[in-house]
Amino acid sequence: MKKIIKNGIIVTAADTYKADIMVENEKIVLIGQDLSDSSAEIIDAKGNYVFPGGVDPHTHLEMPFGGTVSKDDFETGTIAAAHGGTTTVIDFCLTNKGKPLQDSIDQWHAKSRDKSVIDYSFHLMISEMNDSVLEQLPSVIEDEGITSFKVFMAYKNVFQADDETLFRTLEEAKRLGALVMVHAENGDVIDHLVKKALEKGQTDPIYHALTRPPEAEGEATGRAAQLTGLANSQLYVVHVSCENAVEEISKARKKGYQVIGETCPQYLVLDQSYLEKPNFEGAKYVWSPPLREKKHQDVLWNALKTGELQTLGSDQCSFDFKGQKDLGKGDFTKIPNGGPIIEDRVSLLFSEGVKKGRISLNQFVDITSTRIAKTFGIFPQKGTISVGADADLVIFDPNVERTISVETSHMAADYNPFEGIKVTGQPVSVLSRGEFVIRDKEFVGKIGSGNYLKRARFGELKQSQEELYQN
Ligand SMILES: NC(=O)NCCC(=O)O
Ligand SMILES: [Zn+2]
Ligand SMILES: [Zn+2]
Repeated sequence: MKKIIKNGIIVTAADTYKADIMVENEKIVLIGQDLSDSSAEIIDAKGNYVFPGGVDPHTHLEMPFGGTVSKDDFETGTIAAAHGGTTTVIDFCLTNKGKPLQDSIDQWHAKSRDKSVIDYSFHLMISEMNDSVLEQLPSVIEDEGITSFKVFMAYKNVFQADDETLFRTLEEAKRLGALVMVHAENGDVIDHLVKKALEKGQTDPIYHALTRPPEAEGEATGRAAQLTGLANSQLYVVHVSCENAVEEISKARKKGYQVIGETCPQYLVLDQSYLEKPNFEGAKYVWSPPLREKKHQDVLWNALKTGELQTLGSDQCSFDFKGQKDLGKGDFTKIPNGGPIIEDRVSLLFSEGVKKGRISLNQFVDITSTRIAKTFGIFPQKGTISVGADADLVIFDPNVERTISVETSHMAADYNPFEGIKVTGQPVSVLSRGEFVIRDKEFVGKIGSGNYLKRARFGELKQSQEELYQN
């Protein structure tokens, strides 16, 4: 059924203006003043902003990790995402050395197909580069529309790839039109520091952070950026947590290397001291890279403001405290890394960023939606409010005040890392391709209604690529 969203203030990455939006057959069909149509359902957005649906470029839903599986799957995870104003997620599909890539992709389709309530896509992990992988990559891009490859530079003996694999992946990505993503930490050095800590009996959660220093992230980020320059390729650095990594990204961009940087809410809002919470509660705050000393937060905020960092991912990878995080009692290396964030990503950036004057309203839309859609080949279908785009819309109350709590969150884990943090602003209603998923803060969507998105090659959407590199 046709819908008209009336009286809202439309905010895109470029503009802020008052207009009505008409939606029909999943798409935005008209934007204008005083729209009317007797056959349309009228939705009053007075007093609210209307944003393009958020795009979360970094999720790990139902992902095996550290002997367990992340708690939120494509059903609970995407319902929570929708509550938080996100209407598209791009999840990381893990692969196994020596096994066909298609097997992993099929496994990820099986996990998501009947569960996701919003549209979704996959990145593909590359753990080795050989003739067999080279043969398989063209069909990954052409048939599956997966145009981003992830290489881990950390997690030694688990996910970590060597520099040859990274470099060859960059070369192939250049040839095929894909974007290479890196988890940039020096896994070898970290492994050595971890062994030394354990030998000394340093087993508490705080040692997770102390054995993964900012230098290890800065070094890996710089190495990946230099290799990108050498291959004349394109790089996206996930979950940037510290000044050391920001400096390397800025340096590379100044040289003209195509390097894009993402940060996450936890690095903007939380700090290393959380890992020292008593009764093993520090385990709730174990991420890799780890939370940093507070001084790094200003650097990250400033980098978002200046465009040195371009996007915000959630790195959603949730585990219960009881039964999952506590696998690491007595040995911090056994704490599964990650946390429940998908629901609070957009609100935290609005509240801590826009409301506190650190970034503009339009930058907020760019960082949580538009720039991500452009980077990953789904713009302008996703990431903006324009005629012809998918009607993925968030009606957002900018003034409501609330306190984040596990009691009111929709993620599956038994805690919320932002518990007790006060935020201003919340999505009221959310539409995915013209249908309500969230209406008046209640989930009204349909399980399995999300579509799988095949994405364009990197740079195929030329105009958006040019914009991408303007700081
Ligand atoms: N980041 C994290 O701690 N967990 C998720 C896996 C990853 O992104 O490295
Ligand atoms: Zn990572
Ligand atoms: Zn991640």
